[in-house]
Amino acid sequence: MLKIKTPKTHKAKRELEKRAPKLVENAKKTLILNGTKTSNVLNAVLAQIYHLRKGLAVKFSKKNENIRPFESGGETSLEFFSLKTDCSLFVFGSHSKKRPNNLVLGRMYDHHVYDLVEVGVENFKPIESFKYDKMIAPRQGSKPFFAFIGEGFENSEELKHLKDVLLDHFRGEVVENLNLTGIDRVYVCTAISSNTIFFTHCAIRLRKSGTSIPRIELVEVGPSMDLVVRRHRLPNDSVKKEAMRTALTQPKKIKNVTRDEVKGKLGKIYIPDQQVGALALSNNVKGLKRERREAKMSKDNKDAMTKKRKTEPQIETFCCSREYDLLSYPRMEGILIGVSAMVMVKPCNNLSSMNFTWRNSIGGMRRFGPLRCNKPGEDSTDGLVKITYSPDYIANSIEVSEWESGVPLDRILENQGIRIRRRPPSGPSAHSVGPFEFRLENEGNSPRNILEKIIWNKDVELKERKPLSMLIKDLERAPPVRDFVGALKASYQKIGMPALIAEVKKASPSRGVLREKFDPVEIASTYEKNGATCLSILTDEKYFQGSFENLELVRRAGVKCPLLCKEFIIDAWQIYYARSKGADAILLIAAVLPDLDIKYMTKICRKLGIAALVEVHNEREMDRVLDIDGIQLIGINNRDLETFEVDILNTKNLLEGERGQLIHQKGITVVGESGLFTPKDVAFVHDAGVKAVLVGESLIKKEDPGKAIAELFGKDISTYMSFDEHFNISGNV
Ligand SMILES: O=P(O)(O)OC[C@@H](O)[C@@H](O)c1c[nH]c2ccccc12
Repeated sequence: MLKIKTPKTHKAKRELEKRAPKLVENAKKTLILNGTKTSNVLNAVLAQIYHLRKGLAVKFSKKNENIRPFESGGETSLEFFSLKTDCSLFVFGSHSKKRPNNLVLGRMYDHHVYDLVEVGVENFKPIESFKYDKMIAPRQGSKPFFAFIGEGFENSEELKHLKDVLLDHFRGEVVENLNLTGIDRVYVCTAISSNTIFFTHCAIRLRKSGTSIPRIELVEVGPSMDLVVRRHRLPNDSVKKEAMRTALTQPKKIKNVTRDEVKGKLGKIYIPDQQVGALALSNNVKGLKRERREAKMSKDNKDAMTKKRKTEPQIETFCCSREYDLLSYPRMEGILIGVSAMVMVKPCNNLSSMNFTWRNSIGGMRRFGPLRCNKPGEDSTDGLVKITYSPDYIANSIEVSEWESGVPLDRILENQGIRIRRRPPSGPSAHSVGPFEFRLENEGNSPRNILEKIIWNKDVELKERKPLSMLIKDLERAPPVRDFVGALKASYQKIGMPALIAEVKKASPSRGVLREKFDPVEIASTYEKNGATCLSILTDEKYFQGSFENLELVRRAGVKCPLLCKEFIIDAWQIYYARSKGADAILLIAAVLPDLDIKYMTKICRKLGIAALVEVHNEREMDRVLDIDGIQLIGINNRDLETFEVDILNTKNLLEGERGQLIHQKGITVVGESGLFTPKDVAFVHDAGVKAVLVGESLIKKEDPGKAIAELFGKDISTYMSFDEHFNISGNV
């Protein structure tokens, strides 16, 4: 190994500097050496190459045993010598039977062999055999011409390579300017065959021509020889790339620095216009007391915060197509649907779509998001309403459905066999004039059944809802979610009978008031004590005399069962609301909601971590729901919500055959709902395949609804259950 030495003397230092890499390298030097065996011809060739390269060559006269180019390990000493002598070219001569008069011409890069061309020398004629003419003796510092004659230098790989190597070997120093009289020699290389060239060295003789341009004559001065390429090795690509890298020859221009005879080196710096009076002092002003400095910093932070808040106004959530008066809502959200350039906005009744201008198409995809609308003229650049996309959206399901499918809602519902109309066909059902409310009843706009009536009423109720932005804040304060489905499954495993979801229900449209003395918390606790796994709390006020307050009360009273919010959900907003009141599960009724709504709403449930009980009543609804991915819980309602007819055979019918198999395969838990009064009924639906039952009337009507559970199941199931133990459900917020 070579040690890296730091020079100790000035001479050594200069020597090392000479060898160090430079922007413009010095002329390449050639190392000339031979192997163990040589021949007279070879000796002469090497001597003459040395002569031609005079000043730029180092010649070793001793035999070198270890040099075998092309062979692995045979190039190490070559590389070592190259480093020692600072030669980047070498000519190695050897002579053997197999390769007589052999020359290997090679180049080094970074003192490692870069490439090799091996030639055999034939028909060698030394300098001495040519006539010596003093007149054409080379001048000091003269530069040679190169003439490569023959197509071989274009076509043959070997000759192309040889040409490259010869140029490097004989070109001498690279200069920027040439004095033409300094060109007095020509190396003429003629391709004789695809691997052989005739190499000769000529002098240029200028003869009188009678004009100002002399006649040029070439006089062979020798040596000359035929070179037959035997082997060659090209550099590998990465080394080649590295070796070919060129540095910028122009040193970087130094800007703004000048030299002055008197003042010496002068520098210029640029300072932009300074308004010294307006400059703010930093918070860390030296000399300011620490307390004052800190007080100043915290004040600045606060200011920045309030400024930020001002730019993010509270936003009213709504959908444009609802009957809101946009002008009375300076800032609102709506739904924006569209294909990049073609964003569609459904405006409010007061404004036509012409009054809108929109920004932010949503990535060329048909997607929806809320809109923020400002009043015309209000911080709007072009005097029109400004609508911007906002990522925290909740969409109204009707508009989403229509926009997504491009089909009016009525048609969507019809296509999916949904008979419930989401809204009266001719505008809102109720009109208000001052304190009075009146309804124009006619065949078209009066509800056809109780379910439709409830749904239309929901639409009216929902107009009173609070903005989503406020609701989202309530969500943070909501009690933690309990695993509704997990509890049902665990319970079924434990008792081997359907898990009970006991319903806290005061009245129903079909049965009227079910229980006069109604204390939701008391009922809920007794249900829990007597073995209910989960509870269902009715929240619809008008038809079931329930409330969200009941849900909240039960949840905060220490009841540990997971809670189902029994509500008629028609808008995603209600799901957020239910969660904010402590719901662990919500009900989605397939008779009311088209597929897209169910998908969208179950997605929201997943986002909130709560369960969705998707309720079906007939085959059509069951098939639709089974087609939707990610459904975990299906309820089969034995009661027809349009006619109130109850038939527990319905559960059996819907679970028979392929449907039952698919449900099993998908790992869906089925809940048997409504009309269950006796242990026989429970056993019947259990046999049909349900793993949970939802029971209201038969329990709530009894004096002691808790005790009624044992009667319904034919045995006391309370002993099986202990929530803390089995479900590891702890705490109650
Ligand atoms: O009264 P029952 O038979 O115990 O039914 C309870 C429950 O199934 C029923 O209240 C119900 C099922 N699906 C609904 C949808 C809305 C309102 C109520 C329900």
